[in-house]
Amino acid sequence: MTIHHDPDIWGEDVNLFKPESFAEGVSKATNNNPIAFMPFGMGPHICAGFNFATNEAKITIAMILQRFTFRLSPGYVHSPFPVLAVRPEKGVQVIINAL
Ligand code: HEM
Repeated sequence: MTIHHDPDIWGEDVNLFKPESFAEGVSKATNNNPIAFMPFGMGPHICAGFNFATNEAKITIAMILQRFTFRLSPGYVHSPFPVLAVRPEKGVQVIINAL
């Protein structure tokens, strides 16, 4: 968890949710430290479901985006909270509309 929240690697806005940071690849997102990004662990015990989980996530996201639009509710309060991974302490209220 610590390495995924190091401002020297991810920038001072490390606690913001900015998926666009990865738009130009992991090296760019990590200030040229691509090894710092290891969501599935590494070494002999790297996640056995890495490829399966990645493909499943891509298919799921594509299917959802084909059917709905999303926007943050006006009541959303940004509140990152570290519990093993970072979670939104007050939840994420989203308004979803069918396309
Ligand atoms: C987004 C989804 C997932 C994430 C982020 C994730 C992440 C991780 C992480 C961080 C580890 C520990 C790696 C280490 O100790 O260095 C791990 C281990 C493991 N994961 Fe996943 N995982 C995911 C999905 C899955 C799925 C879908 C499966 C099986 C179908 C799976 C099976 C395993 C197994 C068997 C291990 C233990 C590997 C070992 O100890 O040799 N994971 N995972």
